[in-house]
Amino acid sequence: MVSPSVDFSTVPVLDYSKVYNSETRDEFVQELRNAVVNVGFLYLANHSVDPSVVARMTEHYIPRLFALPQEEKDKIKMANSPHFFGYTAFAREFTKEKADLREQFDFGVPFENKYQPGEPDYKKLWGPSQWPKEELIPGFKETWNTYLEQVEQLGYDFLALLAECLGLPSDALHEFMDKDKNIQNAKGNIMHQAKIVKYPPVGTVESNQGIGPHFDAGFLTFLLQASPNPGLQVQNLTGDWIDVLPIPGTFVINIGRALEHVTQGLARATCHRVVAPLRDTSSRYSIPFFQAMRQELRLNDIQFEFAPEILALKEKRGYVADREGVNYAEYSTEPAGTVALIGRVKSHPDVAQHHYPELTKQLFPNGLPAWA
Ligand SMILES: O=C(O)CCC(=O)C(=O)O
Ligand SMILES: [Fe+2]
Repeated sequence: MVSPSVDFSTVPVLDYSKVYNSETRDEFVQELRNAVVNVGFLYLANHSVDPSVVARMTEHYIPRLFALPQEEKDKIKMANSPHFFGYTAFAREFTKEKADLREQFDFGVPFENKYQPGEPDYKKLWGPSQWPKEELIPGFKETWNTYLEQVEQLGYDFLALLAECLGLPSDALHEFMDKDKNIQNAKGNIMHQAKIVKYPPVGTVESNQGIGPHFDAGFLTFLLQASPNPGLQVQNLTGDWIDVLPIPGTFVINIGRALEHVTQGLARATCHRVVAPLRDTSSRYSIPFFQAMRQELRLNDIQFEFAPEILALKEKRGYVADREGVNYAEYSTEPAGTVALIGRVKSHPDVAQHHYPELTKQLFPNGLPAWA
C-alpha cells in the first residue's frame, strides 16, 4: 500500500544554512521530516564541511590515489586487515553474490583496536586503517583525516536535527554513539567507516552493476559525489528508479537499516544502486561515509515513544514490501557489532576467511562460493 500523494520523483535539496537562522530553522526541520519519512534520501547544501578540504580530496588526492602503481595498491590490500580496511581491486566486492564493477579503498576514522582475547569477534572489527606510503601521495593521510573528522561532526549534529524532526529530544539518538549521550566520548570510541570509490567506464547494456541494489546497514550515510558523472539511483515507493545526479557543494544523506529499526520504520531506509558508467565515457568517483554505532548495543534495548501524530506519518506514507536487498533482520536480536561483522563477511568472504574463519564457515557452510 503506497499513498501516491507522498511518493517522490526527485530527491529533495535541503539548505543547512536555514538551521542557523531562528526564522528558518523550523522550516528546515519540517523539510527534514518529509525527507526522512517519505524519501529516505536528501541532498544537503551549505553543509559544514570545509569546501577547500572537499576540493583538495576530489581534485588532488582521488586521482593520485587510483593512479598509484598496482604493486603499491596491492601492498595495502584488504586481505591484510581484520578490520576490512585497505584496497579492493576492481570487481572484487559483491552485492548479493554479483561482482560490483568498482575499485576502492576502505578506511576508518582513526582508531586503535581494543580487542582482548575472549571478547566477541566483533571487537576485532574496529582498528587502524592501512595507508599508502606517504612519499607516494604526500599529505593525503592528513587531508583525509581532516575530512573524516568534519563529516563525523556533521553526522552528530545532523542526528540531533533528525531526532528533533521526529519529535524526540535532540540528544535522543546520541545514545547510540555514547551511553551518556556525550559526543566528546563518542569521538575515538565509535569507528565510522568511509571509502573512496572509482567506477571505471566499463558498463554495457548487459553488465552495468556499479553496485547492486542494496540498503545501507548503519545509521546515516554521507555520500560525496566526487565527479559530475550520473549513476546513483534510488527506488521510490512505487518501485521506479530515480536519478540522484551530482550537485556540486552538496552531500547526499541517506538512512541506514539500523536507524530505520530504532525509529520503528519512521525514518525510511531506501534501496539504491549505482549504474556503472558506459564504455567510452569517464570514471565516476564517490566517497560514502557510513555512521556506525556502539557495537555492544542491541537496538531493541533503546525504545522510543513517538507521538501519535508522528506515527501517523508512517501510515500516510504507506508500506512497501522489501523488493531487493539484505534484510538485516539480525538487528532485533544480535548486538550491532555482530550485524556489522556479518555484513562485512558477506561482502568480502575472501578477506573474512583469513581473519574470521569460523564465522565465514558458518555463513558459507559449503565453502567459499565460486563468485568469491
Ligand atoms: O558510490 C555511490 O554513489 C553510492 C555507493 C553506495 O551506495 C554504497 O557504497 O553503499
Ligand atoms: Fe549504499
